[in-house]
Amino acid sequence: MSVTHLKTAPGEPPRTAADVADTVQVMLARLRTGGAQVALEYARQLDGWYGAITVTRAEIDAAVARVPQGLKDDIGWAHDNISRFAAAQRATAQDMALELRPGLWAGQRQIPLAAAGCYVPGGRYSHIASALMSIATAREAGVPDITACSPPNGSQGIPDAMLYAMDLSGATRILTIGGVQGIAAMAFGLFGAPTADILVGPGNAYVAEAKRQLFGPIGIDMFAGPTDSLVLADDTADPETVAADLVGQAEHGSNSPVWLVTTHRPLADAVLARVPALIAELPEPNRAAATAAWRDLAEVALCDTPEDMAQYADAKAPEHLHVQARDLPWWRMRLRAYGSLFLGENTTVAFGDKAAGPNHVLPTSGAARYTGGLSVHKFLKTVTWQEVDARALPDLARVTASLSRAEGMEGHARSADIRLVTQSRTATSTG
Ligand SMILES: NC(=O)c1ccc[n+]([C@@H]2O[C@H](COP(=O)([O-])OP(=O)(O)OC[C@H]3O[C@@H](n4cnc5c(N)ncnc54)[C@H](O)[C@@H]3O)[C@@H](O)[C@H]2O)c1
Ligand SMILES: [Zn+2]
Repeated sequence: MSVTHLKTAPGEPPRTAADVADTVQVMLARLRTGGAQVALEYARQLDGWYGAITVTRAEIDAAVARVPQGLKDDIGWAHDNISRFAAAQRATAQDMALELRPGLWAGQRQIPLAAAGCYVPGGRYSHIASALMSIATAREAGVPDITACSPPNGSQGIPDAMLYAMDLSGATRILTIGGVQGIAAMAFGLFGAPTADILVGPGNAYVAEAKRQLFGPIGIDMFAGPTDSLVLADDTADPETVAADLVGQAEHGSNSPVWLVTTHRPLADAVLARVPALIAELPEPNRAAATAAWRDLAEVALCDTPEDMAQYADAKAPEHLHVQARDLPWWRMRLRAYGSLFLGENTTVAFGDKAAGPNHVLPTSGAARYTGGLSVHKFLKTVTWQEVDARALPDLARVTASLSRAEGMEGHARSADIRLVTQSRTATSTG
């Protein structure tokens, strides 16, 4: 692979700071023993929230009534895409059964988890779309009990539009609580929530670390770090559009890398020249975030061929991968490591972030090498079953006993043998 870096990243790749892990460990230990009392303490201390944690039906209805109809319609439009995409995914997850040998049946079932906990981030921005992505997907998977939690926005609590999105998506209950204490409320079953079987949704480093530490007894969607995006562009790409896309995703935070990979030097030069001006036009605090992200983490790489670009992208395994180049079908089949793929100049990562349909909760920091993003499958257990009758029993018992004895597992061998004895006794007594 031939690559020339026109801009390198002087900053460290983002990773969880040791002090975040320590803070979370102490908080979870206190929350595990102290329960709701400790959660309330943290809500006051960290978010200045003295109100009730559980949002009542009357409060939800009042909030819904305050949301402008136009915004409701738009949230509904996005919700419709996201839930229809999830429903189509659900239809691909099938039960199946087959007769492996005469008298040996085996199958799989898709069983929805009983209780999901959806974290909806709300600190710096009000992530309405995240509510749709997590809750509506759990709903389409068939999860019967869905808790949604989000931090309060000052003394106002969860913003009205967010409550509307949570309610529309099918949350069973909504809790005004964020951060580690929000995750703990769902994990430990506080404030009327059941103990969650899975914790999903993006969040800051504290939220991600809390999920990571709780993983094991409880499932999680993935360990999600800061968002990242890579644009692949050839000479057909428009520098202004590419620059706007890179700046748009750098806005997420000072630790959010953006990368441009191209075969076309003039495009790279034009984008490098244009990005600082576009960042300067952003309002604060978005401008500061994008400035740092661009300065410390952004890379611009020049490749010889599309295949070199594809190899570069596969090695990065970006969360968002956007192709602005000719021959989109080639790229769609060639690229192998990404959370979600955006094909062509007409789409943009922002469409996927908010409204297009595929989930925006995606693997970051290279995790796309081994996993995709949030989907109905994360809320389903693919479990298996087997059943054997007299025709399959002799062979199955013989082979099992043989393998067991070869492994030194005599107890296993005997539980196979006893079935042959029982079978011949049954055959004798009935025959
Ligand atoms: N990848 C995606 O799909 C996606 C989508 C939306 C948002 N996000 C990410 O979600 C994150 C949102 O972060 P946020 O902070 O704005 O909101 P957040 O809701 O994740 O976190 C806010 C909470 O953090 C806790 N907190 C803050 N400082 C703390 C400290 N010092 N000690 C302990 N707890 C503390 C507070 O309790 C607060 O409630 C961003 O990183 C963003 O990139 C990702
Ligand atoms: Zn984004």
